[in-house]
Amino acid sequence: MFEKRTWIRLPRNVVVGHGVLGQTIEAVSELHLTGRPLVVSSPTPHEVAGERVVAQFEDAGYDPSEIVIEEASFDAVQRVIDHASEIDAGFLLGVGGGKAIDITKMAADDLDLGFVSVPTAASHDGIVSGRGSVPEGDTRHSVAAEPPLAVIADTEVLAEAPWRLTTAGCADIISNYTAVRDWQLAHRLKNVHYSEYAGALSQMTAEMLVESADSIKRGLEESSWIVVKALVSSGVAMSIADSSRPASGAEHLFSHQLDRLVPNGALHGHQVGVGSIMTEYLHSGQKGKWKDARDALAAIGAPTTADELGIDDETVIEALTTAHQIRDRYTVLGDGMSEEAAIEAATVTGVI
Ligand SMILES: NC(=O)c1ccc[n+]([C@@H]2O[C@H](COP(=O)([O-])OP(=O)(O)OC[C@H]3O[C@@H](n4cnc5c(N)ncnc54)[C@H](O)[C@@H]3O)[C@@H](O)[C@H]2O)c1
Ligand SMILES: O=P(O)(O)OC[C@@H](O)CO
Ligand SMILES: [Zn+2]
Repeated sequence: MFEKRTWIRLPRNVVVGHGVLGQTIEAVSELHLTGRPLVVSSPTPHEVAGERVVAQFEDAGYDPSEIVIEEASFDAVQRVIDHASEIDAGFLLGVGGGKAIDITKMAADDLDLGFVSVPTAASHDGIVSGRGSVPEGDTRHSVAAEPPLAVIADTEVLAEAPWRLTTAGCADIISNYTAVRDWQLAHRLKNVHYSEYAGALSQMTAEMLVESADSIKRGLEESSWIVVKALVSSGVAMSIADSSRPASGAEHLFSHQLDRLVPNGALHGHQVGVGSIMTEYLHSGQKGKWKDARDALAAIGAPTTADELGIDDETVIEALTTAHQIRDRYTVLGDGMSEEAAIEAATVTGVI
């Protein structure tokens, strides 16, 4: 008997464009969501877009509530769940960067409520994915979460956000190259399930972004359009895989370890970008494609060195040598790098 089955959960409406934040009510009505909306954001996104979303619901006769979270943690998820239960929320909207959106999708999953993703920065590819990423102690969890029913990505809002957030989103996409290489390696060595469709989509997304590098420029709203499309596409790859594997390999383990060592250090996308220069070197050697990764990052103005990340050399080496411990995910790091090998990789690639 044929046993294979798959269940791919994707958004129904992806609304991207100039001023689409003003169409929140239409986008939500289309989904037949009922009851009280709960708008979840973090401090700056609350000011940039959250207040406007709440005002639209008030004007349309809904009875919205809002909660502002400060960090991506299981405590924050619980706070949102408690608040949603208290007000008897009918559906949730996550307004912000990767952290606010992750918290909202995890709370929505627990509450079994619909969720709408409203990114205020093109900084990460969790806009669409059905995954949530949360640190806890020495580990980093990638948990199944509620994928959004709709995405409302206003390119005017995204273009007005600090430029470094957009370059971080680009770097999160460029890191897909090494993520897929790690996934293929894990498939070959550990028989980890590999999806050709998800792998190909993830790689193609990175290729298209790199080919568009000339059009990704500060002050150009079209840049946000190009980057957000790539972020959506990368999230779809994760949904097809039902895992963050297509977009998260050793370069992400390195970044997650940096988050532990230097809380509030550099942006997620910038860290994974620098990580991918080094893990590409580990995959393909000195004459390999690590220079392509570095040049692609440099072309869009993302950091390529520890210095540009604002992280000292010793911390980079500590993160590299301990990254394999943070999650049970086989990558090119294997069972860990020696300090000498880590120094060699970081030095040859010019990261330190
Ligand atoms: N679930 C997934 O599939 C997935 C994918 C990628 C990243 N992530 C997670 O997302 C997080 C990284 O996302 P991030 O870099 O957006 O972090 P973040 O949510 O902390 O946002 C970064 C900063 O940008 C600010 N910001 C957001 N919009 C702004 C705007 N319009 N104007 C001014 N400031 C604005 C935020 O206030 C914050 O200070 C990490 O926790 C990462 O693990 C998850
Ligand atoms: O599962 P993680 O490693 O958090 O990865 C998710 C996301 O950051 C991929 O770009
Ligand atoms: Zn990422």
